[in-house]
Amino acid sequence: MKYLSTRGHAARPEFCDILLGGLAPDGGLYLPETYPQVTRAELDAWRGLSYAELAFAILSKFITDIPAADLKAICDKTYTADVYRFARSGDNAADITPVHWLEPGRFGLLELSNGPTLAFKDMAMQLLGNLFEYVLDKRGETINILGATSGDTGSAAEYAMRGKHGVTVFMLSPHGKMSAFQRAQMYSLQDENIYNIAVTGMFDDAQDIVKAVSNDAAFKARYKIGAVNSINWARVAAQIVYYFKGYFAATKSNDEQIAFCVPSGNFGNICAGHIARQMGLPVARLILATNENDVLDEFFQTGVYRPRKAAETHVTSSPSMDISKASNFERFVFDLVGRDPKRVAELWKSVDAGGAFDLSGTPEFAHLTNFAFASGRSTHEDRLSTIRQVFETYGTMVDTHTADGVKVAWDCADSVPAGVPLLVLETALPVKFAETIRAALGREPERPAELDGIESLPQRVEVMAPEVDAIKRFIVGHLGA
Ligand SMILES: Cc1ncc(COP(=O)(O)O)c(C=O)c1O
Ligand SMILES: N[C@@H](CCOP(=O)(O)O)C(=O)O
Repeated sequence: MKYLSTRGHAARPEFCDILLGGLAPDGGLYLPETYPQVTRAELDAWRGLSYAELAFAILSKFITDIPAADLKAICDKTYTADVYRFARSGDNAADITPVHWLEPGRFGLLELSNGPTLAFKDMAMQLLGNLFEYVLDKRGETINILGATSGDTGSAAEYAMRGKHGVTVFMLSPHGKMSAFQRAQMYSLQDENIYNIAVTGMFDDAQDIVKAVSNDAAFKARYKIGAVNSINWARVAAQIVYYFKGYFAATKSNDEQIAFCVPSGNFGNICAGHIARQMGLPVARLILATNENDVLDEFFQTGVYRPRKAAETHVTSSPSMDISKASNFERFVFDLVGRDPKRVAELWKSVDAGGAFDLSGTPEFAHLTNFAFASGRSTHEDRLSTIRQVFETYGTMVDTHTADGVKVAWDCADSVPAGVPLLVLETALPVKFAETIRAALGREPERPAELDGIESLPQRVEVMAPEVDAIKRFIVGHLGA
């Protein structure tokens, strides 16, 4: 399988090169030259596979430069019930992403947050850790990961990469904007290959720095800079798997359809759902949910994509979705405009200059109906009342991001054909956002015993201004330290 850049760079690398490379040299994002199509016979054969088997079946369509036996071993090592061990009692951890039905057969949660850091990022990041180790060992190389987090990618990456030889992680987070639990998960790590940098800005400032460093080809090559954010195709590829798994869990036959509602920020998670649908998964509706940072909802409602400045970005009680410039949206727009890299480059010229674009009234925007999207937004008050309503009605506690998903799923229920099951992707567990759970329910969320007292551990973090050169100097100064 060869990959292309959404902005048209001439090279056609294979998977292992883009795994280590992250962004394309022209600032675009990598996508497969064509989406592999899943036949009905394959869907039939895949129903009933374990998560690791399904991951291997799907990923081998995208990863053709790792021998099959090795890729299978990596999938088997990654997707185990020991790693994804925090399923709700009564749900089967061996399923890795069990469905927790709120209304049996009709409306449920796809549990994606049972991994070591209690957020859906673990689903892809654990695989990335193992892929990096495998490819670097084979090539005798090392990598310095520069990442940005609004709260969950950071801890998932650090837990996946800690202690891995040949890998150093520099993770930028927005100073003072994450929950106490999220800060503790990252900043309490004392591993020598992990550096946490809290930047005095928002997530978008941190992500801009990651892209600026990555776009400096000389610096990137000299210091072997790699990416773990969903700008890295491997993250999106790994996330495709659970859409198939969710479909098989929620339906009885491959003649049925399904709908998903996805709490969204950087558009990485729902982008994987879009690609699963392009591959042939029978998805009737993909519902995108935002919080008050509603740039994406605005696009799906109006055709205008207008990333907000930091001053216009709200700090909310679903902080991991406090994103106003959604990286992966470029991947979707590439498909929307008929995979025309010139058109994408032109649109992102305006975005990268701090502007916006407006597709309303264009044939491209009219084409949106073919992609089965719906969208909505949720606010702090909605989150509190949804957390309460889900707890009182179903006895299930959901986190603030999943609550945004449930609220928008309810709002958009009419867009789902009758009889089609609707799954909300559970993107984090409530304990990560205990402050808001207490405000909604007046009680503490459940906490896995192994994470007791994590907030009281000593923390190690550097606070810095969001300046590209300063971050580069920090990286250079700490390499081989
Ligand atoms: C808990 C949680 N929910 C939802 C999201 C949004 O996912 P995406 O950025 O892939 O749209 C994130 C972060 O990305 C997250 O950490
Ligand atoms: N919500 C994310 C932001 C980064 O998103 P990514 O999927 O591109 O890594 C976070 O929690 O850090």
